[in-house]
Amino acid sequence: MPELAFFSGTMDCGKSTLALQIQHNRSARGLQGMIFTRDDRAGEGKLSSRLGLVTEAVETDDHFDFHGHLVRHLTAGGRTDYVIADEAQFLTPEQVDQLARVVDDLGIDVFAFGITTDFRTRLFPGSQRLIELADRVEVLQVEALCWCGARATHNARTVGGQMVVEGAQVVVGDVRRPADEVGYEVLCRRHHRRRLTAAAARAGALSPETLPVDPAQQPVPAPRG
Ligand SMILES: Nc1ncnc2c1ncn2[C@@H]1O[C@H](COP(=O)(O)OP(=O)(O)O)[C@@H](O)[C@H]1O
Ligand SMILES: Cc1cn([C@H]2C[C@H](O)[C@@H](COP(=O)(O)O)O2)c(=O)[nH]c1=O
Repeated sequence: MPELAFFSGTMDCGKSTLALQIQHNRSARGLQGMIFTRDDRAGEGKLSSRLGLVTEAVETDDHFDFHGHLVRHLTAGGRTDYVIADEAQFLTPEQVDQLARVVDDLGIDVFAFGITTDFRTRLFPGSQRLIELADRVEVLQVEALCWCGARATHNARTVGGQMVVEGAQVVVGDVRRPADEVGYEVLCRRHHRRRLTAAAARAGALSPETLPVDPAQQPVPAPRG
């Protein structure tokens, strides 16, 4: 049975790498994929992974009709055995519905990859629709880590090195960017809630106001009762 699968997670957890691996394994067996992306860091018409792999892809925008594109391709004698849609958080809900029709009406597997929530911890509309419609939602196995060592579950945006919680939902960017640019950092929920990025935690630890704790100097609690 063809399926609509949504592979989701934080930024930098290996989604694009998995997309490229799926494409590699299927093309090694003679299957033909149609690869879509949108606003990849590597530039227009590219699907790239931080591991250095990159492949050509069809660049899409809000007005792109996935179902129509595939119908035209098949009608013209083309072949497509599976579809990969990277940066799927940027899809409109209507486009996710089109992908569901690609699965149900054209009998083609669709593998979508994207982050679930934005820097404010809110669902992207495309990701929300994928969660609503997908046959399968998979959280990636390779966990990205917060600076504290806990599993990173949320994406933080930084502007000039400071974590922000207001701004446009979509700002293309990357983790490990210079502090003066818009950047992103993955955090556990606890540290996202406290707006404690790695830099803020380091600054707090180095602050002269943060005195080392000497148990001998701590006040003795008053006896109870
Ligand atoms: N130099 C490296 N050596 C080994 N693994 C790396 C290296 N750089 C990145 N990675 C792996 O690649 C992952 C990011 O992959 P990528 O597909 O670009 O992420 P996503 O698409 O989810 O943002 C990292 O979590 C890490 O596991
Ligand atoms: C959290 C968040 C991210 N983005 C952008 C930043 C990147 O361009 C992509 C995510 O790419 P990745 O391959 O998963 O690393 O999304 C955004 O526009 N808004 C956000 O809130």
